[in-house]
Amino acid sequence: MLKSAGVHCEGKPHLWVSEDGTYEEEANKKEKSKIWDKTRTKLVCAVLSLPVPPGSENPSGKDVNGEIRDNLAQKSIHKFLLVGYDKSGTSTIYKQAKILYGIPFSEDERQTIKLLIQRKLFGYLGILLEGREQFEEESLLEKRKRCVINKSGPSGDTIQIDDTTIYSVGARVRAFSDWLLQVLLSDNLETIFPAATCEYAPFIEEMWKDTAIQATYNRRNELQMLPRVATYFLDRAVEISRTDYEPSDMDILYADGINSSNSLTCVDFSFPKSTQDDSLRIFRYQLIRVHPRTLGEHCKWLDMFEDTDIVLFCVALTDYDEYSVDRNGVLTNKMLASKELFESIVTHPTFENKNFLLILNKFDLLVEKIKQVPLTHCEWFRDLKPVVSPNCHTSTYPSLAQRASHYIGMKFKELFHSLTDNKLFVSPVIGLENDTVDEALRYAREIIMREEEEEPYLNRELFSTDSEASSCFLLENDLHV
Ligand SMILES: Nc1nc2c(ncn2[C@@H]2O[C@H](COP(=O)(O)OP(=O)(O)OP(=O)(O)O)[C@@H](O)[C@H]2O)c(=O)[nH]1
Ligand SMILES: [Mg+2]
Repeated sequence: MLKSAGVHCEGKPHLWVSEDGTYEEEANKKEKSKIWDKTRTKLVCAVLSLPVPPGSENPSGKDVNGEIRDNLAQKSIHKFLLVGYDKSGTSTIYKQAKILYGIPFSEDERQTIKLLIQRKLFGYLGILLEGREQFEEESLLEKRKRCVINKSGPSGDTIQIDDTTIYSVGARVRAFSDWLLQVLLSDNLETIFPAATCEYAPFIEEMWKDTAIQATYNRRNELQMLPRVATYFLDRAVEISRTDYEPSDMDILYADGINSSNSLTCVDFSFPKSTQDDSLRIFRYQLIRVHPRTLGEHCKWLDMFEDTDIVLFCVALTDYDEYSVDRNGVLTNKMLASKELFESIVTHPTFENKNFLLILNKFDLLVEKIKQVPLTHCEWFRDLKPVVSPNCHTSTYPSLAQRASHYIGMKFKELFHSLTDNKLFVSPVIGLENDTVDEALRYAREIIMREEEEEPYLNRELFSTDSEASSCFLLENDLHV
């Protein structure tokens, strides 16, 4: 072993190696140098990601940054593992990274996403058509009520009720609507694709022009089943439903998913050159996005990601009042489910002492939600104290959403600290906005670099794990906390 570290062992000398890596010959008791000082050791440790004892990074005080940078450059690739609970936004962040760092989507990915978008479009149209039926019924009922009131008036004449409303459609649109709703009801949407696009694209065009459909679309905010992102695609329903439709990068970003099976995806990239980080641009990174289902029960497949440099754990900030059915059929608060997944990954033996960056995603949606639903809706957040500050109305005072995001980050930090004794890094993100994703990924890089160089890179750390701080904290306008 000493030989491989570059120590001269001719004549089979008896060498003693101590904990800190210094070695000496038994016979002359003269301390030689540390094995950690040997270039070969440094190189092997960097390439194989082997742990190096603390304090050995700067034994001589010489140009350590340059040397470590060399070692880092030798290490082929730095790995970011991106994982989060269902719908937390991991695939959006993954796609955003590809767009940001100029990694084109392959023909296969484009084709898969095109079908995904078209299939979703039919789903959104189905929700719209269902809404149309409901609005038509309500409208008719209203009309009849008015007629009854009129009939009971003094004249007593019989009035012919006209059964049409602005939500009524002609026979062709009705037939298409009945067919689509039937397909959706029997969960057969998958089976009719991709043939459906060829056959039904002309119907979509006709239907989209229909005034009843447009009247329904104008009331889309009342359709709870219609996801927000639907508007983005429905606005271009005719173009998207055509067979020759080619999704743009933005369409791909907004599409729900990357591949049909939601399996593991990974991309190699490097950060584009910028004035501040000129020397870092040579490094290669790999972003691996994995869905928790792929990790199996109790995250048993996490072993496969042993060489991860940093885990990016993604949490949807809006999950605190949302529910999903877990694998045992029990309705669970999604924030608690996210917390549970976080605990499983953090405490997994393979990930002991790994760097973790918490990505607090969907900040834009939190801004709206927090005005309607308090964080205390989630039982984990019941200890949140109301904010009392004389400066609450000044423009520098953090918004409700910033404070809420900060509080959630702090809860995760406390949890992480209690489980590992280590510090959790946090970065709020809006997955659909590229600059925040870029910032988060660069932050992840800094954390790895800091780890290697032990430099005070992260002095913008503003979080306090002090629970007092939870009731009233200051945040910079900058989203990084
Ligand atoms: N408004 C808004 N929507 C977002 C944001 N991040 C993700 N979304 C949307 O949230 C939905 C879920 O995001 P995904 O990226 O598919 O989430 P996921 O982690 O891949 O979840 P799975 O689909 O379970 O694999 C998609 O419709 C996204 O467009 C965000 O920051 N803001
Ligand atoms: Mg997804």
